[in-house]
Amino acid sequence: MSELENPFQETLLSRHRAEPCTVVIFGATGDLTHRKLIPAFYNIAAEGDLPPQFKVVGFARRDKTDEVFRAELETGNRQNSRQGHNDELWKSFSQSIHYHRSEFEDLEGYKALGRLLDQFDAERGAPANRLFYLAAAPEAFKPILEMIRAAGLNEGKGGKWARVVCEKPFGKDLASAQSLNSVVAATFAEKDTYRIDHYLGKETAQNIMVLRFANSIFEPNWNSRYIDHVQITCAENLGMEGGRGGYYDTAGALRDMVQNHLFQLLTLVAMEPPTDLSADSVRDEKVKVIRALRPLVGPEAVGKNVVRAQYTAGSVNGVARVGYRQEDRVNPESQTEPYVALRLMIDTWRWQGVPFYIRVGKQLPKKATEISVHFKRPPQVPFATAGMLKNSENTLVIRIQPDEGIALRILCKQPGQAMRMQQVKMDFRYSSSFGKASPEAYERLLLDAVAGDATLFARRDEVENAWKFIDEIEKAWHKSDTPPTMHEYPAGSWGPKAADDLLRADGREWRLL
Ligand SMILES: NC(=O)C1=CN([C@@H]2O[C@H](COP(=O)(O)OP(=O)(O)OC[C@H]3O[C@@H](n4cnc5c(N)ncnc54)[C@H](OP(=O)(O)O)[C@@H]3O)[C@@H](O)[C@H]2O)C=CC1
Ligand SMILES: O=C1O[C@H](COP(=O)(O)O)[C@@H](O)[C@H](O)[C@H]1O
Repeated sequence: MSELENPFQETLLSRHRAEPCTVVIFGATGDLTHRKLIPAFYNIAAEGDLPPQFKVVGFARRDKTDEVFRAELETGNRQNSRQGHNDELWKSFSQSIHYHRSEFEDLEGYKALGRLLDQFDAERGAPANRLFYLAAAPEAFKPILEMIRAAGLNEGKGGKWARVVCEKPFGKDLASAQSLNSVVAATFAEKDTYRIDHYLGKETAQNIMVLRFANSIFEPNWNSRYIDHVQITCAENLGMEGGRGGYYDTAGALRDMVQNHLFQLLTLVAMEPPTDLSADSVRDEKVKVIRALRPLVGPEAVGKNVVRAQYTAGSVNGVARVGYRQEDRVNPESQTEPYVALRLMIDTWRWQGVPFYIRVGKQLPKKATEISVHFKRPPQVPFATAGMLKNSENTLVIRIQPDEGIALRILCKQPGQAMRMQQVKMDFRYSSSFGKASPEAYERLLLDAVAGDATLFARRDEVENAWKFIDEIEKAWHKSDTPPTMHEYPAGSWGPKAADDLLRADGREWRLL
């Protein structure tokens, strides 16, 4: 029986989900908890998939009662729940939510948390599994983990597990990621550590492996013999709203998006088939791709293959926007890039000579993430006359978001006497094919963490190898005497001219979105 027909994995996950569980969210009065985590749990409850005797404990420093905390979360849920808000469901679901006030660095607060968790276990009549979710600023991860360990909360009780979920960013360079990994490893085993990357929870990202390995028509063509190049675009039409400028200006597009989300998409497109669907088989193949990225070392190589840019004042869809350096909480002399485009080469047999172009930017004309695989042109015979095969490349477009789906662009003969050709599109849309909205990424990821399936979470070596690659670029930008240019683009445009030139130099151009 093939893996795809094998019900074993689903049964295993269901069994794990079926055990009682308490989730402790550190930083529970924050934006992430209100906009993403609680609405995700609420929607899991709406689907009937919450573990039995489920509890959430929100941990933060401001004083408040369970009732006040629940009322605040209710407001967040009304605004952010994917399936809307049902008063009856909320009433029963919210009874599982509790608040625990403590400073992150106060050991007594963790001991009191331990007593609260024990009390819940006593009420249930048996110990439950425990999931610790670090939804706090990254500098808080270390003290939180150390306190969890000092209070002995990292050990499961009565044969039950204790796990940790770490939010992004996971470090800001290789050294900080390694240091954080050491702290995590001193508290939780790697198998109990879940580094979240919400792009992996997106349905369309999960579908890449199915598209490639469960359909016999794509994989034989998925290599340098047939593929000319691959593009990955992640466009955002927002800037530094919601006070994000402070964090973002310490990161930039390369650290904020490329090191994690876009590299994850890249690995799914470029990896070899795993031998099975276990977390480690899949992640073994993904990390090989990151390790095979041809390093970009020094200002010359970086200047030739990477374009960084900042937006200047402009308008997005008719709304005026300030320039990046004028954004709230951004240094007016900032050297941080809200846009980056890269030409990457993967030194494996499969991908010899195939460039992977990646671009990501803020204040672009629309929000859209897509991967396009551009196939080589066929031989010109018998259509060589009059440039019939101009613009003839077949393109497979995987729309990650919005309007999730996959389109294949092929050439067809236009109806009529003359032999004229035109590109047409075969298009599959999630919305029409499946008739229901996909779960939010966080729903899937939270359930997987509870079920013990780490496939959609980044492993230690993936994170560290990705930082190793990124660090060289950051070094060329910020630590060299001849740093590559910081380009500019008006807000609302598709990025700097230099990014177009990057492809033009190879005789290619960015796909229009
Ligand atoms: N928001 C988002 O959309 C996204 C966030 N993330 C990541 O999620 C994490 C959380 O982000 P976000 O929710 O936006 O952060 P916020 O700044 O909104 O929330 C911070 C939380 O930490 C608590 N806190 C801060 N200091 C202490 C302390 N010393 N002791 C106890 N509690 C403390 C605050 O509690 P109190 O209110 O009591 O002060 C609050 O609950 C970050 O790692 C971020 O990078 C990742 C992707 C998206
Ligand atoms: O992690 C992050 O992701 C968002 C984009 O996520 P999406 O699911 O809306 O595509 C990005 O805006 C943010 O800067 C980054 O930290």
